Amino acid sequence: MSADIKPFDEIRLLFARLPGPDAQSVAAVRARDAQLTKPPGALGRLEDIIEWLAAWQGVAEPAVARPLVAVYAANHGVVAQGVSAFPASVTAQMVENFRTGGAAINQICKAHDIGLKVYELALERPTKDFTQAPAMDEREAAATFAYGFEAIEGGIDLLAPGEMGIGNTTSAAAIYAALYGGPAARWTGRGTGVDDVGLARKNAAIDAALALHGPYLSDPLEILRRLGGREIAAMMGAITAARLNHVPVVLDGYVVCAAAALLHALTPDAVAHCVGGHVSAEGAHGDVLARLGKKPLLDLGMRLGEGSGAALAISLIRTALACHRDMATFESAGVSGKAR
Ligand SMILES: O=C(O)c1ccc[n+]([C@@H]2O[C@H](COP(=O)([O-])O)[C@@H](O)[C@H]2O)c1
Ligand SMILES: Cc1cc2nc[nH]c2cc1C
Repeated sequence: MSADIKPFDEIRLLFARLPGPDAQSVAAVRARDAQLTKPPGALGRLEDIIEWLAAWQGVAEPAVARPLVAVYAANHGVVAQGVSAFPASVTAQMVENFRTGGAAINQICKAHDIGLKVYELALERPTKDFTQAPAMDEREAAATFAYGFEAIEGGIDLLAPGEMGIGNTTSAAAIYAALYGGPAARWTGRGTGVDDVGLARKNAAIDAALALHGPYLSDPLEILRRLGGREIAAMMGAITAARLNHVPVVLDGYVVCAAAALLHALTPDAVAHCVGGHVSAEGAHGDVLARLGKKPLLDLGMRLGEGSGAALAISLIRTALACHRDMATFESAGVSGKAR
C-alpha cells in the first residue's frame, strides 16, 4: 500500500471498478431453460439460481466444480463483558476440531464434495473490548480485509465464507445497530445460548459501545474497525475478491451477513453477486437479509455458523445446475411443446 493513501482509502477505491453481471450469459441460460422438458417456470427458484450463476461467473455454461467454504476464526475482547454462553478458548478448540474433521462443517462439505479451508486470525491476540476502545486500528482492519483475498486463490468457482468466533454475535449485533439504528435489543439474539442475564449483558455492552463510538459510525469502515472483528474484516475482503474474480458468493448466517451488510452500506452493488444461502434462527437475520435484498434459499432453523447453512445451499445450487445441464429438451426427447 502506498505511503500517502490511507489503508481504508485503498479499500474504497476497489468499489469503483467492480465487474457487473453478464447479460449475454443470462440470455443464453434463459434460452436453454425454455427448451427443457418442463412447463416454463416450473423449477421456480432453481431457474433463478442458474441465471444468477451465469450472470456472475460470466459464462453461458455455469459450473460448480470447485466450490469452497472458507471459515475465518477470530477472538473478541468483548467476551470479557460476559456476552457468550461459552468461553473464548472454544474458538481455538473448534479450529482444531475443523482440522481433525470433527465439526458439522466437515461432514457437510464431505457429504457434498465441497472444499474447506480454515483461516486462523491471531487467536492468541483477541481484538480490543469495543466497550472500552476501537476493536482494531485502521491498518489491522485493512490488512485483515486484504488477507481475505486468499480465499479465491487456487481457482474456485463458488465461495461460501463462514466463521467461528466466540463473542462474534455481539459484534455482529453492534454492527447492525450502528448501520440500521435502534437499541441493541432490536438486533441481538442468544448466539450460542446465553440466558436472560447474559442477554442483558450483551445488550448493555452494545449500548455502551454505541454511546462510546457514536460520533464515528457514519462510515461503514469505521464501524468495522470499532465494532467488528478480524473474521468480519476478512470475510468482507473474501466477498470483494470473489466479485473481482467472477466468483459468485453464497451467504451463510447472522455473522457472515454482518460482513455483507457493511459492504452493502459502502455501496449496495458490492453484494450483488451474493445469494442468501439460508436464514438463521438468530432473531434478526431475516430482517438483515431483507435489507440486503436477499431471499434465503433454505430455512432449516440452523444457527451454527461455520458456513454450514451456505454449504447446504451449495448442494441445492448443484442440483439446480444438474437439471439445467442434463435435462432433455422438448426436441431431443420428442415431447410436445405447449399447445397455446
Ligand atoms: O451463523 C449464525 O447464524 C450463528 C448464530 C448464532 C451463533 N453462531 C456461532 O456462534 C458463535 C458466536 O456466538 P456467541 O454467543 O459466542 O456470540 C460463532 O462461532 C458463530 O459462528 C452463528
Ligand atoms: C461448540 C461450538 C461450535 C461452533 N461452531 C460455530 N460456532 C460455535 C460455537 C460453539 C460453542
